[in-house]
Amino acid sequence: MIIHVKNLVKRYGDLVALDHLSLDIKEGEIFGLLGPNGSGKSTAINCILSLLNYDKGDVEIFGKKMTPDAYDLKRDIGIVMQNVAVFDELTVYENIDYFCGLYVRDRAERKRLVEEAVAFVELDQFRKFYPKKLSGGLLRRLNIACGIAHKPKLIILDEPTVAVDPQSRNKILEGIERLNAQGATIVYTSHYMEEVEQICSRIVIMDKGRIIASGTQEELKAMITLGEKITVEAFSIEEEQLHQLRELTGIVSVDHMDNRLVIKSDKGNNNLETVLEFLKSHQIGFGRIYSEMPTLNDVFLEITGKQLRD
Ligand SMILES: Nc1ncnc2c1ncn2[C@@H]1O[C@H](COP(=O)(O)OP(=O)(O)OP(=O)(O)O)[C@@H](O)[C@H]1O
Repeated sequence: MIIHVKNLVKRYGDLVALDHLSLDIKEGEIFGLLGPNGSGKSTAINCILSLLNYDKGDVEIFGKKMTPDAYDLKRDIGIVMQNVAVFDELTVYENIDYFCGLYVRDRAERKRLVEEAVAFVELDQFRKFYPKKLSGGLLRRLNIACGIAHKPKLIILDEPTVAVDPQSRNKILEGIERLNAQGATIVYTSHYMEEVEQICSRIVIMDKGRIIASGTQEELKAMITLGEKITVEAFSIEEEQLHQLRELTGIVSVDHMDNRLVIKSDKGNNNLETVLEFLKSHQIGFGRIYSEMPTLNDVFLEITGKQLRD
């Protein structure tokens, strides 16, 4: 077990930001902490890392109790925080060198590691740039390089792609997968379900400081009744027909808005066929029709009654 968290409670005055949070993160995982803004992800990370005091609970990292002065553990942890934390007066190279130097004293070894980190985040041509000259995406990549240059065994990234362009975002996600392939255990927090779906091997979904579901994507999606979402471009359909459609076996809900019919069905096998047959037999004209599998947003929606993102 790389991280073991038991019954963590954190209060800010009357607000319970973490409500008996328990987590176990295993070696080699890309572990996703998914939840809407304010659900407690950053608070959880900061408490796990002993950057924030908590009211109750236990945190162990690499099998040892985590404390603010557990420097031996910190050597093997890489942290990439939500807010970019680099020095404006240092260049790209100097920033990475500074952070790497907190853990690696040997100069030759450090030079090798910093060069590797510069290449890893593809900032070679920007090595002499000062942070103020970098775009948002490049700055995020520098932030990541500073957190990982010392080759930690555990890397914790708190929303590393917020306000990043799609190209940089993809590079960041690919980079995280490569770090994992090289042996690092990853903890990744996000409110973007697409990112978590793309890279995480196991996921915990949080809401209001509590874990509401956990498992692999497949396990999470198997927890809900929704099996398939069928969207049909349907220009004219009568209320009575919508009613009949709702009554069909396997259909969970039917909504018609802006000439779009959205039909949610259970996990049966022939739902698309059932819908098509209904449309044809009632001579309802339709354009494009497609079916989608549930997303993690659907999981969140079914459990909490609200969207993951507003
Ligand atoms: N220093 C603080 N003082 C008071 N309340 C706080 C403080 N930091 C966070 N909170 C509150 O605690 C709750 C959890 O916040 P937290 O930042 O951990 O959530 P999050 O899931 O990381 O969201 P985000 O993605 O917006 O950072 C929120 O209701 C937030 O307003």
